[in-house]
Amino acid sequence: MITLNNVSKVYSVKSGSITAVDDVNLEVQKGEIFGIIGYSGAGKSSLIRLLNGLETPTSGTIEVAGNRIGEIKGSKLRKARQEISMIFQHFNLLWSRTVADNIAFPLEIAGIPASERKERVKELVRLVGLEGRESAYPSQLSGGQKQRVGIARALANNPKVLLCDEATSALDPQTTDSILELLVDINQRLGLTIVLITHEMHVIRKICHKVAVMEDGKIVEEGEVLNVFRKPKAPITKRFVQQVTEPEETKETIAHLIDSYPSGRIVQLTFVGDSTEQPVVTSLIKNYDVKVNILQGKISQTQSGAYGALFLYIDGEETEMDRALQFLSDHQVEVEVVAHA
Ligand SMILES: Nc1ncnc2c1ncn2[C@@H]1O[C@H](COP(=O)(O)OP(=O)(O)OP(=O)(O)O)[C@@H](O)[C@H]1O
Repeated sequence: MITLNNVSKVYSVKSGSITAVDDVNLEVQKGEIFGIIGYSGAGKSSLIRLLNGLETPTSGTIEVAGNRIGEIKGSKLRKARQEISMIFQHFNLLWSRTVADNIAFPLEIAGIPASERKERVKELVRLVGLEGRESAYPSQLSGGQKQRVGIARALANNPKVLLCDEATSALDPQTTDSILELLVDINQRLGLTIVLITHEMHVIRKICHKVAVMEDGKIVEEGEVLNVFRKPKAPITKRFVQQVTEPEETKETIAHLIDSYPSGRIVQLTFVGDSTEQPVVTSLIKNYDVKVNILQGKISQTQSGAYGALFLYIDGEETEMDRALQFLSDHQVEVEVVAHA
């Protein structure tokens, strides 16, 4: 659905030039929820603006829903933009128009007759759960409701791709979750391809199938969300993954517990997908001559299954501990010894 080949975007500024997007290659499949995560200044906004033709690439090619973005102009670009819709952090609603008229706006531009527009607006209002609020003005709505209007408006002309620019960053955690659930619902119901940019790993964990991590204009890591969670490679990815699994200090604090034991090891186990459902710790205790003490554990859900981290204290003969840890690795559990007495 989306293909980027060697795409760069260089801005000319007084002091020289800034490479905001640096030789990016990317492939997004139809029906996928694809997240791009990075800190401020990584180049996410520039990248997303390239996808809907608001910026043209300095080099490279971009294809979205069969359109060669960056090469088409005028009416062709306007037509392509109907297939590539966008929602924004600050909603970008028309404040003097009601909910219904905001949603109808792109239909008016597309020249849809009034009676058809009315029907379509009704459908969209239902889809995003805004029944009863059709005549309200944006200033009378909560943040979550405003974003629902933004989503309905973005879906009005049946786009093939929905781009989300930090769509939940201005919302509180509970409202964020309800908007993310709405995006998943739309993705499943309409088969819509969604590309979102964010600086919050929570958003990636909650709804994305795939993730790309951006730093200094480059994609430094990419893959299925669960795989990236299981084995983050780049240091920046590790920091993002820690945002949702354990605070950075947890490992250190737990490692210190080893001081209270005369022997043994503290290990961190990382479970992904099916391995979270297997009783591996029970098997470990039953089949190996080791003592096990559970120190801390946490399981989070992602779109493609569960992800969990468990800290254990384990003690016994060195060779028996090695065998026990090998057993865990053989059952698709990542094992890291964080402290050794
Ligand atoms: N129109 C522009 N002209 C000049 N420089 C720009 C322009 N747009 C972005 N930049 C620069 O390009 C780099 C990447 O910015 P971009 O906004 O794409 O990053 P971002 O990851 O979206 O960050 P943020 O979340 O803060 O917007 C930054 O150094 C920024 O200052």
